[in-house]
Amino acid sequence: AYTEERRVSHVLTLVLQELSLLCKRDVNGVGMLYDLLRSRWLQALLKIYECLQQYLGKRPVPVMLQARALNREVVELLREAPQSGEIKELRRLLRAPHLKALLFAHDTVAQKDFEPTLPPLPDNIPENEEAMRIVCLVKNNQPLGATIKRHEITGDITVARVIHGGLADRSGLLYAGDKLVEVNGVPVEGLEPEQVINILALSQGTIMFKLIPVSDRPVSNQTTLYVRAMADYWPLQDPAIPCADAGLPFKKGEILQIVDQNDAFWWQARKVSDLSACAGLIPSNHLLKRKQREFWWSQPFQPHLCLKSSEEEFGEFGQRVFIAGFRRSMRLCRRKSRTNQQSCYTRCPSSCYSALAAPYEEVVRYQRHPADRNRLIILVGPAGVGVNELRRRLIASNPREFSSAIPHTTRVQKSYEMNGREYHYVSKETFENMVYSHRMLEYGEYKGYLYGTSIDAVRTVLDEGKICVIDLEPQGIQVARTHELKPYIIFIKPSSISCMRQTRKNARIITDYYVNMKFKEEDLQEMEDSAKKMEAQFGQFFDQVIVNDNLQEASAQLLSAVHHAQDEPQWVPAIWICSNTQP
Ligand SMILES: Nc1ncnc2c1ncn2[C@@H]1O[C@H](COP(=O)(O)OP(=O)(O)OP(=O)(O)O)[C@@H](O)[C@H]1O
Repeated sequence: AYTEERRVSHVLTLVLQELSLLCKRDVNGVGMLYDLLRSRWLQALLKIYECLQQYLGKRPVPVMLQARALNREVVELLREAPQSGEIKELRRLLRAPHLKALLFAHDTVAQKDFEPTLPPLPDNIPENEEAMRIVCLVKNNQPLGATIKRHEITGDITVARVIHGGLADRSGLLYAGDKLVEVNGVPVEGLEPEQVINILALSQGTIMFKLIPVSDRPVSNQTTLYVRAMADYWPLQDPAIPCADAGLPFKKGEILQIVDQNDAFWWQARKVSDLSACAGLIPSNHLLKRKQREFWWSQPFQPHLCLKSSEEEFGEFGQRVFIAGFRRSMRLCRRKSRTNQQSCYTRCPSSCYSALAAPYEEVVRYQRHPADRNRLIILVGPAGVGVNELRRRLIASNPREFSSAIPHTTRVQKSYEMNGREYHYVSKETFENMVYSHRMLEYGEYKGYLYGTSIDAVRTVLDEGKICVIDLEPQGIQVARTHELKPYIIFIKPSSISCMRQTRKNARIITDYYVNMKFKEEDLQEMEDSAKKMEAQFGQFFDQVIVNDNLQEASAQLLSAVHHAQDEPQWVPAIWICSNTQP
């Protein structure tokens, strides 16, 4: 009996009463426990639990017959009152296919006629029951969820792996290492794995395995790991995967839950966006890295210019010069150089950069504590897409909440400027010292002067309790991704060229030569191309993508993204949270 006294919420009320007495006595942790037990989500969860408990005791009764009887009565009533709107509506409802399907499903469950009928066990079961196991699985158009292999020495066909959450795994009857003897009555001895797969593929309904269980079943003591994919993976294009259908395709930036790392080459993972799905095979860290390297080296001569060009760009103090820089000035500088020479990533396939990086980055769920500093907001986007316009509007909407970091420059201060307002004006020597001591997020040279955004300038904004919003060349992202700044990176993406032709009619592009120059067709094309390359090369770092089509809408999306970054839990690199050291 589910009495009032035994109800969980009743017990909880009693606990809360006791806790409220302890609260006054300042016992360590009581306040937190009290808040937790009083939280609305817990109360709601308990209500659901209790409702379910009540229903567990009840046995559902089939309702289709009553529904049919009701339908007949309604037909009668309709004959008597053909104009009645309510009766017509009821008749329509009772005939609706979705209601019929619902009632049918209800009755199926009520009559418990969903359990499969298994065939009788064969007579010739060996005497030594321990040695042989008969496993029957009902396969309804779904994959078996296991892969098989042939033992190199003995030639035995064994289960290579059982996919987490798949049919075989849910049955709890098949294990990696089990030796197959028969499948649907066909002996597998001497068969190729492909032939066995064919038998499995052709069988519908029930599959019966006769197998010798593995003697020492591997104990899985693995902890679940979450990673951000830093590369794309398409199992159907991978000839090395043991079973392409069991592969999990993923795109860079997606968060994966790794559930099995037993195999050195093939791990099992799910996407956090779909944790109810069964796991799929993904290349292990080691294997994916190897694949990337092989692919990279297999490219014709031209791709490797990437490494060369970045070397060329090392400046006089041995650090990046052209690959990072103060945005506006650096963009103008690049625009000029682009006409003579393509930039690094236009010459290389997208794999070029990622071949040098780790293919998976371990991540954890992070919720900023309200007392912690705000996360740095970084806007990234192709030149002219509207990064500065959006940033300016955001800051103007609430300058007490949002601010940008004041850049440093070696150029001379103009009469109307104030040190620390437009720029921090420093000597070349001071600037170079800041670069040497890694205090610059990005910097570059324009018309003989150095410009840059320093970590100190960002820190100053954050220390004031504000949200610091900066724009950065994507090459600077890696430098900014630190435990201290915990940046949230928003990619501002152009809309289609046809849309931009409309929306950018009055927009002005920034150039070195003309003030107020209109966007030309090639500017729009360049924006689109550049955005594609940025996504291909740096997409894995983007926490959010905003398409800047309608300016008002994009501004609103930016505002909500910025608040989302500060107030909602996010996936961040594990190293930011688990270690107190940089990065
Ligand atoms: N959604 C939009 N609709 C119409 N005009 C826009 C939109 N977004 C930006 N603009 C206009 O486009 C022009 C370029 O924008 P902005 O200066 O912000 O570009 P940017 O991405 O910062 O590039 P750069 O670094 O080269 O300045 C500006 O005139 C701006 O007002």
